[in-house]
Amino acid sequence: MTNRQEVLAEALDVEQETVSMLYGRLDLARSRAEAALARAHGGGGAGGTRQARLERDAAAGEQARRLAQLNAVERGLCFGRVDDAAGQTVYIGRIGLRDDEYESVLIDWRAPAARPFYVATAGDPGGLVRRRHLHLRDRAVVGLDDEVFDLERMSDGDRRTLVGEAALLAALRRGRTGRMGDVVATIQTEQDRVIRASWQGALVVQGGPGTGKTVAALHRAAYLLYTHRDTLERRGVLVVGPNAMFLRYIGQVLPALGETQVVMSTVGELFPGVRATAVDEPRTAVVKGDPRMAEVMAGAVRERQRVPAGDLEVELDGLVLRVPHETCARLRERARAVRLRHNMARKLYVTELLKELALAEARALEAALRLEEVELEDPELAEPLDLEGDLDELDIELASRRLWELTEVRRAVDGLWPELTPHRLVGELLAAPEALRQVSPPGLDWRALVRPADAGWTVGDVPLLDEAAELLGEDDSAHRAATRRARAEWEERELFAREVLETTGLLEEGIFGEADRLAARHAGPDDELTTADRAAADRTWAYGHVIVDEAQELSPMAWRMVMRRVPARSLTVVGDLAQTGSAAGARSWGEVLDPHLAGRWREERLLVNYRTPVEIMRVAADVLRAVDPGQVPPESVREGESQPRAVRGGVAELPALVREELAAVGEGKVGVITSDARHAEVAALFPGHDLDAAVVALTVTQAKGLEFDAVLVVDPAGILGQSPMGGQDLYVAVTRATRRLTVVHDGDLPGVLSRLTQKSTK
Ligand SMILES: Nc1ncnc2c1ncn2[C@@H]1O[C@H](COP(=O)(O)OP(=O)(O)OP(=O)(O)O)[C@@H](O)[C@H]1O
Repeated sequence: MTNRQEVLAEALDVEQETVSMLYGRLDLARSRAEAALARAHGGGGAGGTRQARLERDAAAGEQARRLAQLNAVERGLCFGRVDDAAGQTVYIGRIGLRDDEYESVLIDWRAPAARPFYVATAGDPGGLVRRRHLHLRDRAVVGLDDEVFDLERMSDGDRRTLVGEAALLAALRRGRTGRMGDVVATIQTEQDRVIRASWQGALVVQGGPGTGKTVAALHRAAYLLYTHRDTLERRGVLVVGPNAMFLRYIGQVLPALGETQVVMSTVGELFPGVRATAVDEPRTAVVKGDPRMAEVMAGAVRERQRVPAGDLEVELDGLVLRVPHETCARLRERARAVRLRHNMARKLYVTELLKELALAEARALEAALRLEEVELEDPELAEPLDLEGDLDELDIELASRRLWELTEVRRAVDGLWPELTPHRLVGELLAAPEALRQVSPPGLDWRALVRPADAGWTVGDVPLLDEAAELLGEDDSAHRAATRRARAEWEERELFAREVLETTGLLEEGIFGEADRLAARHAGPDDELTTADRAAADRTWAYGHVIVDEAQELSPMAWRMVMRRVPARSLTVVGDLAQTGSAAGARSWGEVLDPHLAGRWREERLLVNYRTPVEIMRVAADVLRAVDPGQVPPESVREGESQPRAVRGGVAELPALVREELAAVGEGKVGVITSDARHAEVAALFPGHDLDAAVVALTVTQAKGLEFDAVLVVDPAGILGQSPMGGQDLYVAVTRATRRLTVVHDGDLPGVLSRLTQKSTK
């Protein structure tokens, strides 16, 4: 053994001892949580009231969460150690652990005490003399990396055991798995600032491709849930991402960090009950995302509150009830003046209109009787009639109720002030060019919105549905009444169950939980739901914190929808203005955020690219310069293993090229990123839909936020020309590779890619 190997072996032995002790603590914590869970489920001794049952459920939930957390941290439990100048050593891990004396033996990475591990630099070591990264395989310590900040102050023994290679670079060299991993072991100082920033107000994280915006945002979610557990467990955290593939890609990270209170959603899914994935043509997307669409929607609602051209006439069995035009206009003004939402104000409108119809009925009857009187010449009826004047309040109410049951009356009311769902309002509006023209402010290209009545929902429609729901209001009185009824029934069942148990004598025998369980068998499903489940199903849920990733893609209308979900305006907004692919997306953060935050947001910038090697980034920088000369590309930390290349060829050449890449990346993943026009053809060659497939064919929109060991960009000219944001799309496409990039083109190579060396397959 060389001297160096001996030193390393000795250091590994020392760390192994500590790590084995930590796993021992983890096993103990697990068995304790299991036992506590079993006790909570057993329910013994807690009594049978609803309150007691709820308390036991809460305790069981807490223990189940704890157990899930303990299971999630098995891999890489401890990954760091810091030694300070005072001779203190602290171990950092995915979770905090204590010994029997309640002394801390492992510090949770989110705790303040772990901070020095992330922020110490050679220039500002913050009292540390050494930072050590531990590499574990299963429960064995297989490697160490040391960074020494102050050699002078290290003990001789410690100095002898110094080992090292930058942990970060080792982490970055790992092949990609198709899922994002957590980076708790190698969080960089600038990322740490983002992760631990105060949760109040809005934080914008702007950074180029591969700068770790997504990982920083997800670790921030975990950090906030840890630091503000009470509030965030109740209110939850919402993570908005660009597409389902991306959410699957990052979905692994949070459970691995030990967090389960998070709702993940695309913009197309934020309105409960709708799952839109189709995107509009750029021209349509721009108009749908325009903030003036809020006026359009408000106008569309007003347009459905109508006054008849002349008098309102409702014919009932030959009798015509007539409400004068002016009265109808007055009723509409009165209903609008209460400033309730449309469906709520409708109640008032209907009540008033029914009164008028009741009076109209009396008038019509009277007129009809007069006619008969003249015909019959009945002396009894010589007295002048005043049916309208004779009606008292009760008569009017009874008449109103009777009238409301009649189809003719309902139809008339619906024509003037219909009960509307968001789906109906938006669907009917977009299929009605005349209505659109009427309610659009001057200059808005409303023609771009027109589409057939049976068209499916697009992502751009979802913020309109949300806006509509906001204006229409949901009449939830029936739901609330049902909840009240369900609760009363539950209490009754519980009472019954207890009586049964009492009469059988079981209660005295101490089976307290039985009454609850008997009753609970029929309890409402709501009782079982987690915060995340309840939040996802409720459009009006107010989240404790919202994280928006790839936030540059959101239109102003989409921002309105997101902001409604976070009234406290506690937000993390993560994105890159140079990667905006949606024509309706952001050109500047101020433009999209100021309408909601009035300047109350801070910006952090991430400048180092951890994904793309230098050679590939040079090509990307050329593209960026052409797209937006004002933007500076991030700096890569790694040299690549091969030069990026351009290959002249078409779809027919792809199978061979992909085989070549697969051979080069071994266990790694290959992404084939195509223009929209070529996607179907290419996807037919590589049918793997999932990120677990070795090869996956994607459009640029689908590839947003993802990364692959090797990337083939197919049809660069097509990508450039496919939308007004084609340059940005090409920038996104060429920055997805962690190791190898090949551009495949059948026409001329676009000028922005001229740096790539030419090579012909033919
Ligand atoms: N501190 C770190 N330690 C290890 N790996 C890191 C670190 N920071 C980032 N990475 C890795 O770099 C890659 C890029 O990170 P991420 O996807 O978060 O970047 P991004 O800024 O969101 O990129 P894009 O804008 O292109 O979507 C990921 O593989 C991530 O795991």
